[in-house]
Amino acid sequence: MSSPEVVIKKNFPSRGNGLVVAKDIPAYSEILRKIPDVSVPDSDHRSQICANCFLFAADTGDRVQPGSVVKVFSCGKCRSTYYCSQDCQLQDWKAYHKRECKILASLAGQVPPSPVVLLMRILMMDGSKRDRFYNAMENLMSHIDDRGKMEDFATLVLMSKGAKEYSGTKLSLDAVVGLLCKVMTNSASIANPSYDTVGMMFDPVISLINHSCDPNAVLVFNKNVLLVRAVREIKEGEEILISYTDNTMPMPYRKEQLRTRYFFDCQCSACCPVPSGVKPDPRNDFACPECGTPFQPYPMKSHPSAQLYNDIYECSSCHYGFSNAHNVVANIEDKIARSGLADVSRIESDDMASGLVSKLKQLYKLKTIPIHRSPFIEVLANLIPYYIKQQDWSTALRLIGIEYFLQDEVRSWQPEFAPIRLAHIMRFVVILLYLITTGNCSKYLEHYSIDLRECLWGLVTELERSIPRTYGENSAFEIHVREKYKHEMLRQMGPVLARIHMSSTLEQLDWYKEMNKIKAYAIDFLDQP
Ligand SMILES: C[S@@+](CC[C@H](N)C(=O)[O-])C[C@H]1O[C@@H](n2cnc3c(N)ncnc32)[C@H](O)[C@@H]1O
Repeated sequence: MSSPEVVIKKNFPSRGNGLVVAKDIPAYSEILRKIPDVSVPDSDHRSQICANCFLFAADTGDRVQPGSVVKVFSCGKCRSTYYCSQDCQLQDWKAYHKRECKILASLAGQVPPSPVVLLMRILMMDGSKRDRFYNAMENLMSHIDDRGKMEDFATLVLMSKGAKEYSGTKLSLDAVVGLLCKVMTNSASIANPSYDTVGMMFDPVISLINHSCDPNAVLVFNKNVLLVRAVREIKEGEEILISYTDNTMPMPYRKEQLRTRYFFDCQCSACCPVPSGVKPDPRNDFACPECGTPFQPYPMKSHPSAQLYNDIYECSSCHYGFSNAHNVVANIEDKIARSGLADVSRIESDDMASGLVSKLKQLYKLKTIPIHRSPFIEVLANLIPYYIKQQDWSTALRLIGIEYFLQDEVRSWQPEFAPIRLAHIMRFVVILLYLITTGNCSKYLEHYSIDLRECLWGLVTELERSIPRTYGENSAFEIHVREKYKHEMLRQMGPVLARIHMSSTLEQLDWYKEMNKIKAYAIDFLDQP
């Protein structure tokens, strides 16, 4: 552990071991930093990122990895592992690759799934390192009994057989299955600042951190260095809690994911009844189909408002009566499924994209499902890169505006410096800079008379203020924004800067006036037929 004095392992009867802090940790500061013990690139991204430092090779509009304008080259032998420099190649060779290279070469490009490659790296560690590692893994949860009851257990056994055979380990198949179950329970995704998942990591210390849907800490990566950072003040003796799921989702979805992937029933503060007088959690809102007033259809049985569960629910504003809140939710979810929004992970044609846009508009007009929750979040997350790729800048800008103003801002349980919010702002910045440079899109924007340069200035300032709190000072992300975007922006915006005092804070600038015009541009789009 890099800072043994900062965190202490503690056993909690309800959730096993966890990590508590040994001193007060101020909000937005670093708790731990560590290069994870074992990490591998995602199978889909192997040829795009450096397997040692995780720099991303692509730097296109929709996928911006700050500090990433790098070229990667493949290992000359296996041809399936990529590096950004000879230094990185040498480091990875010594740490892991020399033992796996021949195996990957023999597979001629058919690289096994990342959990298998990660497990092989563990099984093929050198003697004493391996013993120490097995020791550290000893008490981690595997949930092997729960996994044994799952439909896909046969796949896990098959993956374990692969890892056993390729690595040549003398461990029994049962022991390898046990290790794979530990890897599945305790590994975490590696995400770059664009919030693309680019790899998978396993580290026996970091994996002690338990879950909350209302976390006090977040994991972020500065290249290949994992940072555990406080998203609010954590008092001495308090447990560090991160979110294992997309915690912008409503409670039932989160609970389902936690049950099926991590085998526990979440009882965190965000999953418990809201005491009266406390602002309800906006993640769980639906809206009255008559007047649009939000209501929460997911009370716990023990909650005083449990009558929502079985009884008639009356809208507090227009008094529209629902026969049964459960049915209302079921109907809405059925509507989502039938409207074709259920699976939006791959948008393959203009027809599919425009179909999704029109469903999105329909659902927006229904007002039953607020735009800051599922399925809008996934729909936008998939439509935006599609329109960027198609170079349809006006639609891309409008969708980005919807994400920035109608989703992120309402998702108020997320701190303003949440990594996903920064990824969205970054994308906004890239698009605005492109539009300013090329003049594209101006005919659409004329009517709104938006000063894109002022918007850009405000967004970059917002980014500059938030990155040090999220990723830390002098992180690769911060340096990239400062050196590339700020520099480029200053070049583009000379005349505007003459009007804007460099020292002004965001609050003093009236950039938000201009931003509100983009908001109107986005909302008009949703209102169009
Ligand atoms: C990555 S491990 C965390 C460390 C784990 N507590 C241990 O002792 O090894 C994930 C597992 O911890 C347990 N866990 C984590 N957060 C929890 C929570 N909020 N409530 C109950 N169990 C939790 C679950 O069993 C989950 O599968």
